[in-house]
Amino acid sequence: MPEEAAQATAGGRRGASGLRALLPSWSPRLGIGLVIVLGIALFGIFGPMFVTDPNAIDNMGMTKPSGDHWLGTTQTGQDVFAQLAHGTRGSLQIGLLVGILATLLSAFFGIIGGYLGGYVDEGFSLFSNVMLVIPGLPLVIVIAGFVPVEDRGWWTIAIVLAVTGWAASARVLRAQTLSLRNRDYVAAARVAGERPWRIVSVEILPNLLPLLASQFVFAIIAAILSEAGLSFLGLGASGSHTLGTMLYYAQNGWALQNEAWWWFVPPGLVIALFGCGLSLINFSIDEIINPKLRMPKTQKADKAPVAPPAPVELKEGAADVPPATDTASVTRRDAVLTVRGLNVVYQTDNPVHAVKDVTISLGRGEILGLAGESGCGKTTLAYAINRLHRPPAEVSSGTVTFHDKSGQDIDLLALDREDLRRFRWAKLSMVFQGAMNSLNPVISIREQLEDVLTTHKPEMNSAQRKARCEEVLRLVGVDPKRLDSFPHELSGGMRQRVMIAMAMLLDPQVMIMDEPTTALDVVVQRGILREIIRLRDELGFAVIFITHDLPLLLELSDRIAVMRAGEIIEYAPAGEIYERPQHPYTRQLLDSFPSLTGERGAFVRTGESSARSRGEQNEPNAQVDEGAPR
Ligand SMILES: Nc1ncnc2c1ncn2[C@@H]1O[C@H](COP(=O)(O)OP(=O)(O)OP(=O)(O)O)[C@@H](O)[C@H]1O
Repeated sequence: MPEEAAQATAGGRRGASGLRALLPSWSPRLGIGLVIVLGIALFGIFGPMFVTDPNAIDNMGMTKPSGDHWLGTTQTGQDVFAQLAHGTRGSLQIGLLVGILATLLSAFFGIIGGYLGGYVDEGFSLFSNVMLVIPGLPLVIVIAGFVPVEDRGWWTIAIVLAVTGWAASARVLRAQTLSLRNRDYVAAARVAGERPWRIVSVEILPNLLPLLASQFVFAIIAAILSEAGLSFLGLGASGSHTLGTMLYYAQNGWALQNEAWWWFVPPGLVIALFGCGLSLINFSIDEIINPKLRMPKTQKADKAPVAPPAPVELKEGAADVPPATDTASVTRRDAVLTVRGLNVVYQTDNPVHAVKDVTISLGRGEILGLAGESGCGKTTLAYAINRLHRPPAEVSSGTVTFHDKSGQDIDLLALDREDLRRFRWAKLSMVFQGAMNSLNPVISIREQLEDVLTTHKPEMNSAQRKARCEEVLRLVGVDPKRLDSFPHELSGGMRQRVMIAMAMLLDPQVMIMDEPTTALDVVVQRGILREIIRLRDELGFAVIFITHDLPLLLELSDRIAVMRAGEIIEYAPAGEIYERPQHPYTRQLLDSFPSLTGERGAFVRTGESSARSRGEQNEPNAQVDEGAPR
């Protein structure tokens, strides 16, 4: 995954510890891969020094393995073990040379082209594409066949394989370079006047090293296999010993028909084992490119979960306050969602107990604010409610029940995959953190919205879909004419509104909004928040609104749950939290927002909090965001 490769290793200038991050972490897979590859490599390097002449004729031939000939002899009486040692060396030479040449060629055409752009990129790209569409094996056969037999040494074969094998890697590297060249640190280096070669070698290349290493390994595997294929067809290196030529002679000598397994099995096995070893190493390199692939090393149940990082120090009296309970909410008869005793643990080397025994309930049409410092577990809780958490996150206990308006209770943690797919978005939708970047940049807003309808409501025809998309855009204050726009043609605020519109498309009963306005300026943020309250009032869905901005929640929410180190420590109506915060941490959170008048909370948007619960009138559509129809 190239984009993640860059993110995983991003940061142009690296120290020794940065370079260490480019090395694969130790795993049994890597260990087994290294043992196999090193074993075969040592056999190839040193084996020929200790064996007899592979061409020497020793006996009448086709003798079975014995003390004199560990792997028997060929039809013409040559020692198979000696041939295997020399053949392994020959194949390794070819694999290594092809690996180096193909990687250099792909790096040159991919990285240089991608970085320079313009005509150079177009030319290089065209050339790579042409090389890519020419069918590889026939071209190799033609080129190899064209070279006279006496000139067809192992290095000729290697060059032929390298020339025909670099193009696909070049395309991957080009795409990755195009992405990297727009990163801030590359732009900064450019502005600082660094020369292109330096930017490429210092800023871009280190980020591509894991990818290059992976391509190098893959090129070696492919080369050894292709050489074997060419040799098998009689187009391999002449006068050289490779595993491929061994197979060729075994086939010509009727080894299979004569049941001389010792002739063809060993070279085949070495090829298979070497490919297997390199693939195992490649897996470990993939883990550097994409850290998400790393397997948690400790899945052991006996290892006790560890708490999240220590939260902010509390002032005196913190210990006196009992944890918040949920008695008021669980007895509500109009609940739409009930979470009871939910625990979520990230099963990593040092397990993180990110959500601890959380019990909350969400009333129909209610806006529940979830507040807390960064890292306290808000997002993990939201994901677990919607079953969007992925390993290493695990729900270790607890229940999440959705009370459908039809009267049915749905146990979300028990839904099977298909039911979950149908449930999500239709009944409970989500606006993700950084949602405005969640839109696909190459697909129009219309297609992205219609996709949701096509998936969940296949019975709708295109006119109905269009009408619904226009309707939701209008609801969130974006001109329906924008349907044919692409995301880059919209402002951040408009994109955020589009995401909210998308979450509303199927009329869900609950929307979870994870910091949906954090990246926006306060004016746009304010406009969107007003829209959310207005829409909630009009349409009656419930909202779990997640943010670390407690004053904002006071303004928006009916009730607020304050989270700290994975626990809900206070859970009360917004007004109560504002007037009479019980927990010292909540008081500390409120106090941490500066006052403009000397009174705590004056900075808070007083008078507008929890419009619904206080029965105040909202200013309909008073927002001034650029997304509003004028
Ligand atoms: N993939 C993961 N592996 C291990 N620990 C994780 C992983 N993702 C999150 N955590 C840990 O879980 C805890 C809760 O993280 P979470 O993202 O839920 O916090 P948050 O309150 O949403 O923070 P923010 O407001 O900054 O988004 C943190 O201690 C975090 O380090």
